[in-house]
Amino acid sequence: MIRIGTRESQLALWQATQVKNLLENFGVPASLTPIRSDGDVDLVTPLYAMGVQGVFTRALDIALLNNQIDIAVHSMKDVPVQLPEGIVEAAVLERASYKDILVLNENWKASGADYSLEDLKHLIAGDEKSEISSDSYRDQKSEISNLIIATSSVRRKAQWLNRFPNHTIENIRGNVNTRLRKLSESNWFGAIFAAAGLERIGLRPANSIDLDWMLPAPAQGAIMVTARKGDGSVLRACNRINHLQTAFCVKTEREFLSELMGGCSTPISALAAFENDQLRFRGSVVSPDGTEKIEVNEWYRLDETRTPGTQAAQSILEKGAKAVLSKMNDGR
Ligand SMILES: NCc1[nH]cc(CCC(=O)O)c1CC(=O)O
Repeated sequence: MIRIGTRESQLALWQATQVKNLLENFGVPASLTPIRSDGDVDLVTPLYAMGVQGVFTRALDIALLNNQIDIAVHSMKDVPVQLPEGIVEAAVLERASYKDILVLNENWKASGADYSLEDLKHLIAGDEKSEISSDSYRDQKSEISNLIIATSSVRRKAQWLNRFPNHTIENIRGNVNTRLRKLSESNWFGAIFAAAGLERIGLRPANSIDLDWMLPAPAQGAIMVTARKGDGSVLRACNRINHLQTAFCVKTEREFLSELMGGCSTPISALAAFENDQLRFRGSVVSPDGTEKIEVNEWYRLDETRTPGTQAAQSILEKGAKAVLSKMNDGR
């Protein structure tokens, strides 16, 4: 019997149940052990201000090392690249949507709006159907060009402000259920979520927009299973539910992140995906205020390199990311 450690949120329990079902499909019985994390207790402090990496993962790491559980299930983007001594990656499940989405506030009312809500939605989605030109929108002084958007992710904030410099970003914390409630009680236009987090538990509102122009956090939309190093039978069981392509893509994204030495407080985005027989890698480094953005978009042949994340990091540094990153580090 494999004891699965999980956080207590609805999303975490869904993800852990997914792992349980997959293991049981291979004839491996498993049970769930919910464990509370620091990141779930303090719902006010933005994550980047908690000062430590792994606020969501530490409690499960401790339970694993204390032999209270045999594996832990995490949203992979919350897991620090460097795993604690004695803990190893046991499996990565097939990736769901990697996208960020804007959930609109049903109660938001424009006063003196110059544009229809439909046009505004097209503008935010970045699709061609928008009647609004980005330049004229930026020059507007109306409420509608000064929308309030909620997120406490520095990556999302930086990319949003890069595209919509007139907007205001508000902090929002809590698990997805809490954040949806805070949104409906606010005067914000919308709040940014990971599509995967809402879709998995059936909570994605119809009133939401895919942000195809926004690059995700490394490993967004992927579920990671960790186990104790050397725990052979557990590692063998987990290996059966590992999705090789996803595991390689998220490894590449995390390699890019660690080459750039980004912690949770740096606006570094990455997305690797197999396209035909090559690996396409997109990545960005954006200054926290959104004024500077450096991007890469490259294709790698895996018979030529096994470390595309490292190569992409080198090329983004050469393109000017070095200056943006060092400015950020000076500011802290
Ligand atoms: N940082 C919180 C977090 N960690 C994982 C997810 C969603 C699932 C995923 O991205 O894999 C979320 C919620 C969000 O970012 O909106």
